[in-house]
Amino acid sequence: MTSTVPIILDDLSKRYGTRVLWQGLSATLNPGEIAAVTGPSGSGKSTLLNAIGLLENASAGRILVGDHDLTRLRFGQARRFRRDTLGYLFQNFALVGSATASTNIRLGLVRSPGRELLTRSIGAALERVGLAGRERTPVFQLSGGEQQRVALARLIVKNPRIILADEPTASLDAGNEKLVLDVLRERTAEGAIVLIATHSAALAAAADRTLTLAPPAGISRG
Ligand SMILES: Nc1ncnc2c1ncn2[C@@H]1O[C@H](COP(=O)(O)OP(=O)(O)OP(=O)(O)O)[C@@H](O)[C@H]1O
Repeated sequence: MTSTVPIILDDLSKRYGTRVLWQGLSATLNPGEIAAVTGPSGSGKSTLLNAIGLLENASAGRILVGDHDLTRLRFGQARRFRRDTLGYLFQNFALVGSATASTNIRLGLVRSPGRELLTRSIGAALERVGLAGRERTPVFQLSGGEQQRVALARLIVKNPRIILADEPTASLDAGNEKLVLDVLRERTAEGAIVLIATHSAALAAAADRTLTLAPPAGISRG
């Protein structure tokens, strides 16, 4: 799915009680762009991804995507937006361990493109991530790095307009870190917007831009 609209963060803030994580965050993230979200541990990188990913509320400000302000979606709208537009690549993979690789990939889909086409695209995606022929393997039988690659294959098949990747390479070797970055690049070439929360200098350097969260409440942009 090609994205034509940016994500606009408009004067966004997050606080827990009296503690300000970030405030006055404004930025425009364009289709085709990878943005690295950086900052020290505890600066709120995951929280920012979760706010954009509708997993957590911002305290103030707006997150605009086309006609939607994500901070104001009702339950049903949020569910549809998550299903239709968002893709997640999190450190804990968010996979169902007892289900096969193929089932996990299918679970992320809005609608099936038809059984034959779906089987082919799952096969191609698994091949792209170096897991050719592993469709029927239960995820719990895969290593951590292999599970992360199943999550990557799921993103390829879903092809979401917005991808939120939280420390997507934290437990991977250099070869697989490159694979993740290459696949995310392929997604942006299709028009996706990718946000990566990371401590990896290599990942941040490979991004098109950087949002640096600098506590106690400052933000710098590169
Ligand atoms: N529900 C909550 N209530 C209160 N504080 C919270 C809650 N969730 C997260 N925090 C705090 O918000 C801060 C930011 O957490 P977050 O995970 O977003 O940081 P991060 O920059 O991603 O950190 P790291 O690099 O260590 O993963 C942390 O200090 C955390 O303890």
